[in-house]
Amino acid sequence: MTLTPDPTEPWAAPVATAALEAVVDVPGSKSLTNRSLVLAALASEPTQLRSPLHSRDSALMVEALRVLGVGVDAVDADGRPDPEGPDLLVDPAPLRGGGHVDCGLAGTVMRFVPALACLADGPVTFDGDPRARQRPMGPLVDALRDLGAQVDDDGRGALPFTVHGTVALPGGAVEVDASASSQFVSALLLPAARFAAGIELSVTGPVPSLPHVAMTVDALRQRGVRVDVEPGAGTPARWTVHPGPISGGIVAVEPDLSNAGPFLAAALAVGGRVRVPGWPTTTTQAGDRLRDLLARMGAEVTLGPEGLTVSGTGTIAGLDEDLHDVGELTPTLAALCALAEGPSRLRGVAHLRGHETDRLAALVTEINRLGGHAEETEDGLAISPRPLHGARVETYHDHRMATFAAIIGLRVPGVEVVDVATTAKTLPDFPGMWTAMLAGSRTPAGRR
Ligand SMILES: O=C(O)C1=C[C@@H](OP(=O)(O)O)[C@@H](O)[C@H](O)C1
Ligand SMILES: C=C(OP(=O)(O)O)C(=O)O
Repeated sequence: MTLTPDPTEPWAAPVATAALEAVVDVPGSKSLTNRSLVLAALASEPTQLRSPLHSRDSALMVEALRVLGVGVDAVDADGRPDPEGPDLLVDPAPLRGGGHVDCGLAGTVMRFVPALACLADGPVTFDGDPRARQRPMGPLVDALRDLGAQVDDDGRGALPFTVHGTVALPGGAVEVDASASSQFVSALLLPAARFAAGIELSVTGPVPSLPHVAMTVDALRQRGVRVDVEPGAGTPARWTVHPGPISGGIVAVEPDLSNAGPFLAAALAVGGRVRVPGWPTTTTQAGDRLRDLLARMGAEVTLGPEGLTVSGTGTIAGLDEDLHDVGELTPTLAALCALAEGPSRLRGVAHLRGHETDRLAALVTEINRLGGHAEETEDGLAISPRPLHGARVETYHDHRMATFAAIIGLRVPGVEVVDVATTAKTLPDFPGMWTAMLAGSRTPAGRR
């Protein structure tokens, strides 16, 4: 059993004393879990999610659906009620207004659920953590209004606001500027099969994290929804979702490949080998790009029936890469860059300034606090090699800043992580998983 760290005390990141030889079972994907929950709520029959994520972000989504009147219950693998069961059974119902949704700091909840609430039978209020009120929302709210929804906010185009659900939404052609977050596109596509005319969505600028939009399209198609994607200059120009029913049934959730990142990065930082079982052979998850990115930083990467195995020597090459498509991986890669032999440039990630914290500012501050040399560029980071030293690392309520610090702490004695419990946003027991990885013991990590 792992003891829950005292939230008032920083966590002493463990230093690795030997090459790694670990198998790490990573819990379900946040992005797949929360899309599956939303689509299950709109489906014409129940859905059983197999091995979804159980973490703060998924719990917020489950609670949001319950507020809207949808039944969500923990079940065992056979679908029988079991409060400790690994699966979730979603029983769709006509969406109910009158409630309040707490978005926490979950981008998927604050972007996906308001679009859903347009189909409720009354007003739904939304708010979240203090930082959630600063995360970009405006273009999505404008697009919902263009589609016929009534949204009352305080004029800032941000949380808190009220969506006045009217059971049905006309839908049709609409434009959105999704340069601040791909989640605006996903939010508009997910419920669109239930809009009277579906949606014809165009974007007015570049969209980051396009694999996440592909994931949304894939999730819709898997549930029988017709989606047409018209390519534009380097980015899809238009998505058309046709109106129609959404199917349910059994939906298996892949492990979270972005959350596998810190564990795989550990093999590079320390040397040795880390294997993540259940790595899909085809996937829309952005984390799959780790295979080529870690290889370019010096890892040997093998994908087979046993999962993904990453081996390293402890020597890391710098990285020069545009991460616009996979911005979510930036903090993990930045930790490796800070430990690398040569300089790195991480580009195309200006939108990270609107994530859980301003991640560009946070990474620069914390790398420099550890003795490194990092600078913010217009759209990313420049990191040069320097000998690092221990420090108390701030995490700014950002799960990926905590895992960033843990990677550096593997090699640098005296790294203390403030509020390591913030990792519970997407990983239920990160400190326990990390310790087990270092001990070489395999635990059913993070599963409940
Ligand atoms: O749709 C999703 O599940 C996500 C989309 C991406 O958001 P942005 O496009 O805002 O970066 C990603 O970074 C986030 O972690 C999850
Ligand atoms: C940006 C992230 O989360 P969110 O879904 O809250 O946007 C993330 O997990 O890196």
